[in-house]
Amino acid sequence: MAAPGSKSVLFVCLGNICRSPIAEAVFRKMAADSGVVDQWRIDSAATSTYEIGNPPDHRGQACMKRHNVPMRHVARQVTKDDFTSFSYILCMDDSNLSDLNRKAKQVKNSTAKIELLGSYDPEKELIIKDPYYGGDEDFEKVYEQCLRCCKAFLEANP
Ligand SMILES: N#Cc1ccccc1-c1cc(NCCCN2CCCCC2)c2ccccc2n1
Repeated sequence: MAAPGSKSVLFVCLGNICRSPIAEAVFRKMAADSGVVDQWRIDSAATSTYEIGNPPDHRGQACMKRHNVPMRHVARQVTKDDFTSFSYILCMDDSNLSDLNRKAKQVKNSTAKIELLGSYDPEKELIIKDPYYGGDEDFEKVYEQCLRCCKAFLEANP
């Protein structure tokens, strides 16, 4: 349970079984290793209904095991409440961004900052591509990008 006056971040991708659970797990481990995880509410969600109720993709689970990052999640779709209860909603590509901005317009008083996670990348790789039709190397790329971006995002929110 996050402490009062805490910070909150929701990671979002198309299906919530590939990119966003990896980002959530990487950020949670980073915050825990920095001793600040109790200050954060951390979650992930999907723009679509494709995979609701499913665990993370097996290729992503294997990637997380290779890097000793715990990952446990059940895919859910983003809700109207998310747009007022999370400070940040960080997504992976332009399709996610336009879907989220459209959904935010249907919420009375959306307050979440909706951004590309890649906008925090020191290597300026803005888009985290969907690895669904890819292979292990594509999940490794997602992991490396999430590592860089989550580190920079955490440092920007001490
Ligand atoms: N769509 C697309 C797409 C386009 C380019 C690259 C990847 C994908 C792609 C496709 C997926 N599921 C297959 C299609 C699902 N059905 C689409 C029609 C409605 C009923 C559901 C994914 C599932 C989970 C996470 C990411 C996914 N990403």
